[in-house]
Amino acid sequence: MTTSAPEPVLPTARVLTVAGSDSGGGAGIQADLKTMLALGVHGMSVLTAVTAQNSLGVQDYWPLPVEAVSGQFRSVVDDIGVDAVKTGMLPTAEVIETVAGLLQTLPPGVPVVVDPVCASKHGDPLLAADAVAALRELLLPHATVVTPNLPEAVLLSGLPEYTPPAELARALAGAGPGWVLVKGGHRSGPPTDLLLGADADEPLPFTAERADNRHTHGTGCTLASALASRLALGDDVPTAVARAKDYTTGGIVAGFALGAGIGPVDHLWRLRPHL
Ligand SMILES: Nc1ncnc2c1ncn2[C@@H]1O[C@H](COP(=O)(O)OP(=O)(O)OP(=O)(O)O)[C@@H](O)[C@H]1O
Ligand SMILES: Cc1ncc(COP(=O)(O)O)c(N)n1
Repeated sequence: MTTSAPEPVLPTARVLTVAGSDSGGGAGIQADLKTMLALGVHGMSVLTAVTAQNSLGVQDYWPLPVEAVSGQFRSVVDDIGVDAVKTGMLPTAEVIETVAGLLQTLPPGVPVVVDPVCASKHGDPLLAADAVAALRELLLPHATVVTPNLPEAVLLSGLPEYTPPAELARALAGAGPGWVLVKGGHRSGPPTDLLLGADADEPLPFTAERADNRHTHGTGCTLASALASRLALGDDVPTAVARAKDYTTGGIVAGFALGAGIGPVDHLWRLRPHL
């Protein structure tokens, strides 16, 4: 039988997220895969932990055994292959060490976006207190881009709480990533993110209007996954950051009230005719 329907266009870019599951569907693996779908790439996942989580906070979480983390990674990378990797919640020093070893086995040139997740939007911890040094020393050197929010940049740099974001970026650039993106969502005023290349002195600002919307669960995961997706599609880092921020801002503006607390960003905002 013949058909006049066009051949399906296969997604050409393969993007892997190594992160935790958010049962509420707003952050973590779930946000990552929705973002990848919305940006037109093929999303794949390595689960590092399972969280019991909703709009009110993280009620509990369970790290997966490191063998499960390695097994998922090998299954995906050895057969399907990857064009970019994003890491999110890596709950323990043992998991961080395992993931750092796995990243070392990637083919040269595969971009890695490290979102150094330490806590949820509600302040509930998602990283063991003794694992910060492992994150800085073992993972940051593998990052093409590391995307801390302000509290994470303070924690990872060891600098005082009110250190200017540009100085935080410079301190983290010394820890080995190619680029540092210090996100400004936790400050009042326009949410300006600062991008600093390892060889540069002055960061590039990326700004947007602050959306007056408290439903911002998953913003960090969404930005990092969009960034990894755009890098997989061939953007350079500043272009990928601009496009990822544009996608994330739209998702925040359209974010909706689910549950009694902080609702999720809307990953499908570009498909809503009224937006
Ligand atoms: N109200 C807002 N309006 C517009 N953009 C925002 C807003 N809040 C955060 N952003 C942007 O969203 C992105 C994620 O930043 P944020 O600092 O919230 O990350 P995060 O802290 O990792 O996320 P989370 O707190 O959910 O873990 C950044 O580009 C930031 O500038
Ligand atoms: C499993 C998991 N991973 C990450 C986050 C942080 O979320 P955000 O994207 O808002 O930074 C989260 N709340 N849960």
